[in-house]
Amino acid sequence: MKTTETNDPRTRLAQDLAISVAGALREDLEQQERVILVLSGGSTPKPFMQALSVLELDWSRVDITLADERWVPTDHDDSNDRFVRTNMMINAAANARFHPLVNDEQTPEAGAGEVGERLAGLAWPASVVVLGMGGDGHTASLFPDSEQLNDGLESEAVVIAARAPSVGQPRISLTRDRLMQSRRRYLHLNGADKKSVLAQAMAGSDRQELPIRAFLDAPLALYWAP
Ligand SMILES: O=C(O)[C@H](O)[C@@H](O)[C@H](O)[C@H](O)COP(=O)(O)O
Repeated sequence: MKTTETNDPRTRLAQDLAISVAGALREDLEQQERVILVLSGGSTPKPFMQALSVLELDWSRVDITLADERWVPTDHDDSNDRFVRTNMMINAAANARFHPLVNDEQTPEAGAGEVGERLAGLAWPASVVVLGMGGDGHTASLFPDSEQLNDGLESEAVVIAARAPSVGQPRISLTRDRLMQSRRRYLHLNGADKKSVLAQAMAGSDRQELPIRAFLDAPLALYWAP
């Protein structure tokens, strides 16, 4: 793929990450009928998703899902479902299958059972999981101030419902156990603030304090730009 020439380090990083992820998907598609790509929401992934969406591979055999979701309607501005459909399920990647983390239940607690059963039927382990990180060291919807954090870190369920005072909406998140059922994990983040939070995470071990630590005891490809 000829990446569009750019001097912006974050755009170049996003393009590099897209090339790496596409290579991983192509590699696994040579070995198995279907592959799973797990993406995070937020704002960082947008240029990465758009760069990945134009790359050529057999997208019809790729199952795309989310590391977490806000339990809002899929046309809501904060919906990761909407974010992925707008930025990822386009161009060549429009042929992939997207598996939402929401359903018609009113709460994630009511909906998590169906979501978990539906996702469990995909071809785990995932080929690729792309994680982000918040300034509080959260990843997916595993938040330091969430009463469900321990469940998210310890449970063998596919997903958990999660709520936290620091976030506006109820969430649903893949558990650490499920996110670790992946051949390759990437952490994609930008900026000096997140770099220092990650450095703090690497210097300690308390996962309750900085949940990203739960992903630092196994290979994790770090994609960071200033
Ligand atoms: O739904 C979400 O918000 C994400 O899955 C979340 O875990 C995200 O990766 C971090 O909050 C970083 O978000 P930014 O990329 O917007 O900083």
